[in-house]
Amino acid sequence: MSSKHRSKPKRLDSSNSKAVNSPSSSTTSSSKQFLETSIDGLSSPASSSVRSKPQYFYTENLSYKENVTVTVRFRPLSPREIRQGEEIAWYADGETIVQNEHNPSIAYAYDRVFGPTTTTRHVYDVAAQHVVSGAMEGINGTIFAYGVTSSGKTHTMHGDQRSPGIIPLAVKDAFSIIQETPNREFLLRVSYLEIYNEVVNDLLNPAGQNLRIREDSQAIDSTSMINAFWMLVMLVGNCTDNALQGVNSIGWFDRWTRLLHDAFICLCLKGGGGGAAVVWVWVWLIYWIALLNLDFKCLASGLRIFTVFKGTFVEGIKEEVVLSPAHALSLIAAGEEHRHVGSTNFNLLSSRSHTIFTLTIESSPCGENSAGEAVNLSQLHLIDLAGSESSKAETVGVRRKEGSYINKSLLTLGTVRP
Ligand SMILES: Nc1ncnc2c1ncn2[C@@H]1O[C@H](COP(=O)(O)OP(=O)(O)OP(=O)(O)O)[C@@H](O)[C@H]1O
Repeated sequence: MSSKHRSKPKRLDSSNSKAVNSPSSSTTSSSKQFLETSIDGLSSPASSSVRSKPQYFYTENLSYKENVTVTVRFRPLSPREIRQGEEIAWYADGETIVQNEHNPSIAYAYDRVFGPTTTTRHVYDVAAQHVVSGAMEGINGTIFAYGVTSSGKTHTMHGDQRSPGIIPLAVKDAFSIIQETPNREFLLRVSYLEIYNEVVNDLLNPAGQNLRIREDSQAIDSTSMINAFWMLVMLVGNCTDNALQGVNSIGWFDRWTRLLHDAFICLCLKGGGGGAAVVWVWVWLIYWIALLNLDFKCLASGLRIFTVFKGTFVEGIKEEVVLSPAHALSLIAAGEEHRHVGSTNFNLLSSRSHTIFTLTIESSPCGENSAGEAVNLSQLHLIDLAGSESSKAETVGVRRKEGSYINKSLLTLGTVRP
């Protein structure tokens, strides 16, 4: 459920699988229910055809050292499904195997499989907590719920008062970790958006509709441009100075750039801002690269180093600083009010959009010896995807249009590679 690299699902002969003995040993498990959550559509049991020989699918190197883990959670049958005489197709066989009810020769292995009696708290502790604590230590993390409509994604990610989901549990955990880490100071910011019919809307700001997605280099702001100017002046000064060294042993350009450099430090100190200090470090670094006679090459490399990398980001999204779990949860609740939800044949409250709740975590050491220590910056993305729907479902009008956008985006997600 956390991401950096995707583990390749692998099909194995039963003799190679560590789960070989499972199918026959516990096929009578009473926890036979619908398949709910998977982040990897490639290995979805629902897409498999019946095979004559036993086939096992598993994720290589099953351990939390993996950058991507896939967890499956089954939900219990709803009273309506029981009334309608729905039948169970897949069930959890042990802690890692999903078994086909009608054809015991088909089974899949995942990092972890949870039966229908498992609580969300337990799912969180086993499958999500390590991603949250990693994010608090500076490692980016993503947890998302993927599955067909009505399989229990929103129940797992958001939950309710009685059974809080992974998002509220993660928020509370983040603040607990802050309390247990007195030697660091933290700043937490949250944003919350939805993708509805391929349009990005800010759930924390009703005016933030149809936002644009941007890449890196657009992120340089005006302050950065001013700083870039200073850097450029110094680089040109040094490069030109190097060129003139042969005819002018005095090195007047060197003196000139040193003067500018001193003036810049004065400006930084006067402003007193941490941002200025960071910029100064960069300028100082580039300055010395220039002094090391890298000539004009340093200009290009200097500019490249200077670029502020924000990755992919949503332009104009509102970010709120949060000071307590209650504050963060109230923002989520307010955002939920704006999310697109609708009734379908399968789910009275079906999510019609994908939502991304992002916790941005900045932390730095505090105390006397902390001056000059690096600031950790990481993001935790908690995502509740809309559910895939069969094109044969009897949906019409708006619901049908939404369904086609949902399916299209989920198919695209399946093609994403790191
Ligand atoms: N583990 C569970 N235990 C009990 N009830 C559950 C569980 N998981 C889901 N449900 C119930 O099943 C119904 C459908 O769940 P949910 O709305 O979370 O599905 P979903 O996958 O988010 O659907 P959609 O993709 O249509 O939004 C809800 O009534 C929910 O309360």
